[in-house]
Amino acid sequence: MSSIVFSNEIAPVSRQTFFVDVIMPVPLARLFTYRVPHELGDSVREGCRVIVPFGQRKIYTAVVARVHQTPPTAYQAKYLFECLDDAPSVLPSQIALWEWMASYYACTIGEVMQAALPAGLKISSESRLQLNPDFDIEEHIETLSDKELNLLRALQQNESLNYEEAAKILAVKHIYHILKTLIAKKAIILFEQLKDKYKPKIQRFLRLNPQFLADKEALQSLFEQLEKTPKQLNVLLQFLQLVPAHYKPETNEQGIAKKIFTEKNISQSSLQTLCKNGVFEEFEKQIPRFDFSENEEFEPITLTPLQLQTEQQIISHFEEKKIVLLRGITGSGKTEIYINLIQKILQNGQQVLFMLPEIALTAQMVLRLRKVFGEAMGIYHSRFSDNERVEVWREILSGRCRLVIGVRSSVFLPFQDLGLIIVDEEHESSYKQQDPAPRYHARDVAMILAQKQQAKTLLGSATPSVEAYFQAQTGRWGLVELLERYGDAQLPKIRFANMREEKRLKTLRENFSGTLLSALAHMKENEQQAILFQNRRGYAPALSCADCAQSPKCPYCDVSLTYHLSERLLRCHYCGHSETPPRECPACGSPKLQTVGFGTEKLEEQLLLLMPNLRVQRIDQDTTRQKNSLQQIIEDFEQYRADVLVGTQMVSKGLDFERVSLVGIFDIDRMLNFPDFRAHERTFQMGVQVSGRAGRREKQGEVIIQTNNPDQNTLQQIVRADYLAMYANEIAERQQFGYPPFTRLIKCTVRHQDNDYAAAAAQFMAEQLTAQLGKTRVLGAEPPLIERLRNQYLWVIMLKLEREGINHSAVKKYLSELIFALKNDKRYREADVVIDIDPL
Ligand SMILES: Nc1ncnc2c1ncn2[C@@H]1O[C@H](COP(=O)(O)OP(=O)(O)OP(=O)(O)O)[C@@H](O)[C@H]1O
Ligand SMILES: [Zn+2]
Repeated sequence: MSSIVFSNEIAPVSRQTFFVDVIMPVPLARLFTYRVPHELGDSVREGCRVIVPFGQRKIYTAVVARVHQTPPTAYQAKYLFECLDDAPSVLPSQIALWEWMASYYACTIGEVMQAALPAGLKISSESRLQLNPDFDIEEHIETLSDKELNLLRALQQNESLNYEEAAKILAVKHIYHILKTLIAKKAIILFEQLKDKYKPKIQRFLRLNPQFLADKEALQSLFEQLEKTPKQLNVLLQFLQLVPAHYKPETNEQGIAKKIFTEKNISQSSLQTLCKNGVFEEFEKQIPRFDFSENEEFEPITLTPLQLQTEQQIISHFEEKKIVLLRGITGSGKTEIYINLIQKILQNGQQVLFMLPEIALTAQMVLRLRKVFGEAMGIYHSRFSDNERVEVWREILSGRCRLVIGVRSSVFLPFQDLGLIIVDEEHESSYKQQDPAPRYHARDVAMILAQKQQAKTLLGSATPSVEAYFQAQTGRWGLVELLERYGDAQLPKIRFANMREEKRLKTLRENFSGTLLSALAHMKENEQQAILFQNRRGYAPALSCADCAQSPKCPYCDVSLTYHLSERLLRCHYCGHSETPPRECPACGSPKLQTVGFGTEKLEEQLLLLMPNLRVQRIDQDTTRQKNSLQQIIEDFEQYRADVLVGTQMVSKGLDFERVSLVGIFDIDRMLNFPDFRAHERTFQMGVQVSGRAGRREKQGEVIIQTNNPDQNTLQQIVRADYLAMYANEIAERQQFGYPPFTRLIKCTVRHQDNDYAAAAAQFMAEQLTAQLGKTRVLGAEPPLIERLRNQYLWVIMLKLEREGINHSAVKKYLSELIFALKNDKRYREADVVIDIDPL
């Protein structure tokens, strides 16, 4: 290392050499040590992002966990390349949370970091760059180096470049320092995928045509001219009240947002005429995503006495307890109570995180909150681009933004002074990340985050998870219940369509019961709207041969392929594989291939044929792939441009439509019979939540559930909206069979493309685990319901651990040692092992 000797020779004075231990975005369980170049010595601090070389040719953005002066003994530390931050981007409290997650969820801290940092904060060999649409190259040309300019010119030609392409264009090996300065100059944007492009927020503005401000006479004559049209004159006067252009011309340059102006009580047609005649000019302006000025315009909602009392109960529970569960039935006004609580915390100067499951965070909710909190509220959502997310991150870090509504990944934001976290629809399984690691439950992480910041957590749901209700009922958490709907709204009336009976009486039409069809006709007559729920997308879950009963299967997964009519494709919903449907049965050659079962697409088609006068819209993953299509469909439905909304679980929660008087639920028996200990709980939650979309205003709504077994216990509980009965059943069963909340589960999945190989490795693990933990705590190894996924055979071992009296972290540690042993055993080393803590 001659360079080091060289630098020592120049500076013989006692110059200290710093090292950093960094978190790398790789699934390796340790920190890596790099040497800090002398010129960066002072700037590199804990929480700063640094660019480091890794392996042969890779570079990554890593986060500094520790700065010290001890060189590693096992290897020669490489120099880090660059420090991206002047001030830390990541707080020590965040790193502490990452560490907690890595140990609790048995994954690496690098994996947690990968999930935590928005891609826009990371430069890596995989990054792509794009020109910032707001950056004017010519305007800044003086300040750009030749290399910077070259790269920007290249980006003008190409919509985006990846790191290697950019390096090639500049003919240099590493371009991170160029990227760093260009990012600082806001000239480029980094992102990971093409679809995530950054869109600035644009608004239309109005201003007075400057010609009328040239001198006093000009404005005077405009007034005279408009005297004949008092409405237009009034618009001008109103404008000048808001924008005093006549004595402060600079205010006219700024103009006023057209949206704000038109919300005033002014004549729209007069305004239009004035624009057409050139009195007003319209122009577009990019506006900052955040606006922290006071939002004076909102109309406060007054809580009802019962809601107020509920809020008071929550507050007084918080005096003793860190966590409170609010069970409030659908339409009871939970959201209004949240809003009130949020305001109180914000007035206190603290930060608030309001979490919603992915699908509930719709434009409807955002609009509702915007009305109260204005532009000072950050939104953290997977439908937003990376750069929008980076903006939220930065504003939170600076402390300016104090309220975020977000989905599960918002627990990773750099809060410094949280007062309250609200987890709405606490029972929702989309709070749990399935793949990749960290397989975390955002509700549970939120509670840890709150604890670390001495904040409170409020969990809310109309149908709390059995686990949460147990904690509240046994007094560990506070419990508050709100069991009346707001206003005169009543819970809907729920009826069954007995499918077996209707089949006998021949009143079924396709997949629709006569009961539901006549309710739909009635709904249409009364100019109401309906929501139909079927938790299966596509046209039909399988094709089947009428002669030999074989179904086309996914070549990679042990599942039937779903038929999608509009695309004329068979698709695997697990791995994404698609193929054109065969003309004849691949097994016996018969041409009689029929569809079996039904998805949302088929329901939509049947309904259009059965009741052609209905306007039908569909919401599922297939119709909402584009960024704004979900919002568009919801808006259309809100504006009564459709009568019926057919959809998957995406229609089941959070939506609030005034006209919906009817809800139909299909195929509920399949959900009930799903082989999982949570099947009844989930069916109850779904049934009550979907039903909750009906009759949210004065008139009582109606729900029709199609089933073969109207007497079934859980279905009866749905009809009575009897949460406590469902809970009593479930909790008794969980206790008897040793399921959560009485135990904690750990699911180990062993995967390999050869079934015997996977089975042997899983068997080996199961034996070792049984030897350690005893027979009763280890279930399996056995193949899961779907035995093969993405060309890999799966074997599952489930660990059931009592909550008390067993050292959970010791078990997790043993598990990782066992996996390590497996990886070093030539009989098993090729098997993959996936650990899922608290699986859902
Ligand atoms: N105090 C109030 N004053 C005026 N409107 C209210 C009040 N409380 C609730 N509402 C209205 O009643 C409707 C239902 O309330 P909200 O959406 O808050 O209920 P929720 O408990 O969150 O329901 P869900 O669990 O079904 O999402 C909303 O349209 C809401 O604006
Ligand atoms: Zn597949």
